[in-house]
Amino acid sequence: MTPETEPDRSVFSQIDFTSGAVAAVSGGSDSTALLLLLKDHLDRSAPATKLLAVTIDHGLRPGAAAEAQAVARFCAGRGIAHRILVWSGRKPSTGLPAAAREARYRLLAEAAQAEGIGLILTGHTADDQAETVLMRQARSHRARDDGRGLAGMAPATLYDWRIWIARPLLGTRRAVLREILRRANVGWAEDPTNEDEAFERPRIRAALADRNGAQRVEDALALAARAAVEREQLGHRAAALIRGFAGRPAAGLVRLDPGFATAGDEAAAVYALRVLLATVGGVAFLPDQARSEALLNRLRPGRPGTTVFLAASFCATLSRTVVDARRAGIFLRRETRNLTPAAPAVDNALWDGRRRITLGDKPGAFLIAPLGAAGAARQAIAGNGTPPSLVRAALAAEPVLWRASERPGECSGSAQDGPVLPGRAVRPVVAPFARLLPSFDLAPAGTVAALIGAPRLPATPFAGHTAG
Ligand SMILES: Nc1ncnc2c1ncn2[C@@H]1O[C@H](COP(=O)(O)OP(=O)(O)OP(=O)(O)O)[C@@H](O)[C@H]1O
Repeated sequence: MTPETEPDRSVFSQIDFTSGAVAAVSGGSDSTALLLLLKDHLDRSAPATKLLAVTIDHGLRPGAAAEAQAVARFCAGRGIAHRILVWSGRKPSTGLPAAAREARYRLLAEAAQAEGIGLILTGHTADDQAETVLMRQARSHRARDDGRGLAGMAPATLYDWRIWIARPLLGTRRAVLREILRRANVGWAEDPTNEDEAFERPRIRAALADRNGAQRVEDALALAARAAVEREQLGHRAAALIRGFAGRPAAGLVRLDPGFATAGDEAAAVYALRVLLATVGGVAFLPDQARSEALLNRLRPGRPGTTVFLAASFCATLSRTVVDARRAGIFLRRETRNLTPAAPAVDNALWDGRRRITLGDKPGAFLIAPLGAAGAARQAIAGNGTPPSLVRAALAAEPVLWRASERPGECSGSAQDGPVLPGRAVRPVVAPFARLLPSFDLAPAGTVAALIGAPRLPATPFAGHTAG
């Protein structure tokens, strides 16, 4: 696309706006253009849509408050509802950009939820995408990782398993957006940190501004498109393996049929294993690629193709997950080391990275802790062919909720799978995707959710697409 061309207006027509939209508008050129184009699209196609523009004042630059006010004036002039939210939390001395981003998404999601809106739009552009891919390419070479990051930013990301963040301008160059703003006589703010070459992104941005820049951007976008297709395909193959070979014989216990390690292609099996390990262990990131490959190799039967029995039994730990491989199958459970001690249960918080707590109208009145070995020993175990010692080991790491006024022995109920008491629940989450789920990874996320009894994925924001 050349800078003179208009962006493809179908970018908005693909999106389902029935639950309204929050536009994340910093006041820079990209998000101001996003708002202008979005308002134009909605006025023409769905004028009753609830639209809220939100500006986050991170309180990090002297000009930030004035920029937020400028967005407020822009919105007032066009009849768009607008809110400024201030990041008032403690600012860390290291990792400030990441903390600011985390706070920004949290505040945007809270604003959307308060209005009953399930969709946030950001103004990320093709330039942002190219920069992201080039940065990840450099890192990927250094770390020799799995290369999934080369897919760049996803067209949509599910935040907290409940609100979609869509990036409709990901295929549009910044120059196109600026031209639109100039023609519409709309100004924008320049963020000086975008020019500060002490940071990696501005350095890449500056490098892309030279004469070969356009070609390098095109190449990076083409690489991202290919990597996105590969990543989605890998996800589908991993999901098929999980559907075919994984079961959940008891709460907190996943069983893989020994044929898992030889049934599909190696890449899919490694990826499926990594997602399961992170989920069972309650870890937000996937375990190391090389260590996961080595583990998969140990899980392979002695003579490939002739038997589905393991050559030898063994136990290994990766991603806080104990992998117990024996004749009866390959069992994954949360290791009992470093479990969270008893603590007050906080509504909507994640417990041990594995469970989301819902307390309904009674926050503060409950404690939560792992059941523990003694508690697990008292539980009756259904004889479904799974070694009872394994079921008990998994149960010991499962959470139990009890009223603060009771003693643990008198707990209100075990919080293994679903509602414990009306309005209260401790539900499993797919840990590596619980906070951010890029749309590339819908297939494995949805499949693992079904396996462990996590809530279903909400429908994607793209009309006609359903979540995996
Ligand atoms: N202060 C802000 N208020 C509202 N939205 C913002 C703010 N800053 C950024 N955004 C949204 O995020 C988009 C990307 O912004 P930018 O590239 O500056 O941030 P980033 O840190 O790279 O973003 P991300 O963390 O989402 O990758 C903007 O187009 C806008 O939609």
